[in-house]
Amino acid sequence: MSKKKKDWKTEKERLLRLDLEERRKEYRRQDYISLDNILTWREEKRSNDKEEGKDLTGGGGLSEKVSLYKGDITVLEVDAIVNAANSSLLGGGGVDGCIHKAAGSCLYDECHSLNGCETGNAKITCGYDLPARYVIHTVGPVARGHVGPTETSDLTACYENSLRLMKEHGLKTVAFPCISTGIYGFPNEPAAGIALKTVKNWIKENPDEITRVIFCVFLDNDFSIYKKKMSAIFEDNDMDVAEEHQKEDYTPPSPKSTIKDESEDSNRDAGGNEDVEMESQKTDDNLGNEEPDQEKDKDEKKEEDVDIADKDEEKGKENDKNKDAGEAEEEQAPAQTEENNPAESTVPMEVVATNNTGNSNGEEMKDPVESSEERDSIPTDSFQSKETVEKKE
Ligand SMILES: NC(=O)c1ccc[n+]([C@H]2O[C@H](COP(=O)([O-])OP(=O)(O)OC[C@H]3O[C@@H](n4cnc5c(N)ncnc54)[C@H](O)[C@@H]3O)[C@@H](O)[C@H]2O)c1
Repeated sequence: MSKKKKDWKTEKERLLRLDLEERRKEYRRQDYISLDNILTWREEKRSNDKEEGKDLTGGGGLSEKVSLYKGDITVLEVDAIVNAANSSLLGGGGVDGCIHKAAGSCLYDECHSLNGCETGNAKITCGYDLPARYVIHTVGPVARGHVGPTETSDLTACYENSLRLMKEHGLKTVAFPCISTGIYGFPNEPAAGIALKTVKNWIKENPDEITRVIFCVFLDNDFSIYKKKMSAIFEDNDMDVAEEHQKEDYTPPSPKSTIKDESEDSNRDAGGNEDVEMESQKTDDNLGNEEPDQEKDKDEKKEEDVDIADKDEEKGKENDKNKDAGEAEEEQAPAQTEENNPAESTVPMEVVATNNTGNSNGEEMKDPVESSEERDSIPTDSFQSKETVEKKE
């Protein structure tokens, strides 16, 4: 006999009234990581400096308000985790699929009531079975390896709008995944620069509104990118020192700048960089060397997006049907095993997509990206993950 389906509004009201101890009994997973077990960037630096015999400099400032964490965002016990969602807000693959799976079916039901979300914008729901009290859903740009002014401003808006919601709801601790760098194909390096600079500027303008921002990376590549950039951007006494470092942080325009245009300026992104295609992010469509014909490309890209959106729409309709059918079995969700424990494995897109994606309220919300093989590899060693936590304890 399947458990009675919970009404999301009642569940949300009940959960948000509970104190921490009572809420902890409701987490779907008991291997959560509490904030006091996640080092700040400053503590991280100080422990490294001590090891290297360096004297500890400065203090305070922004490096005490940020952390770098490598692992599964769904185990972090913070006020809110940010979900890299699609415009339907009805789940899918990647971190979106993991969050929906870990939060339970009430998350899908509340998202269904939100009528989707535009690129760059953000909406907030309860966290339900997650250790995070809330989930902030934001929709990143579909970059496909190309970073132009639109992609840059849309991704910046994801971080700004998520932080705006934190402030509006009086929330103090938040974890961000690497938005848009998975299936949406935003190059990892510039995405990290946008994330770090946007968060840093926001904290400087709202120093009392936030206690901790955790950059939650999942891949080794992102971990090394963030570590390098954070050393430049979040230094001790970093309120002033890092200004000149910020310039170091900018990714110089790639020699393979894709835009050959008389109005050079129109191709510069918000940070004054030219449109660049990042070498490290060549995708199967082999973005990179050839000098694309901009007009032809734009039309082709439009057609391609329409096709992909149609396919996703089909999938949406199909998934809505499956969703009802799948509900019963969702209630008897299998115990955490290798294949469905997001921390241990990649949840195959198709599996998650049939349970959670769909369109909202009959409007066809189109996700311009066709679901594809999950690209993410699961982190082998965890930085600031369970092992570190146990050591600390
Ligand atoms: N419609 C679908 O069937 C479908 C298919 C694939 C992916 N998606 C998802 O991908 C789209 C968004 O693309 P995106 O590049 O912004 O997101 P993404 O593809 O989830 O990748 C964002 C980042 O999150 C990382 N990540 C994956 N799992 C976790 C985890 N448990 N904890 C922390 N980080 C994690 C991943 O490695 C990457 O660095 C949305 O459509 C979303 O639903 C949907």
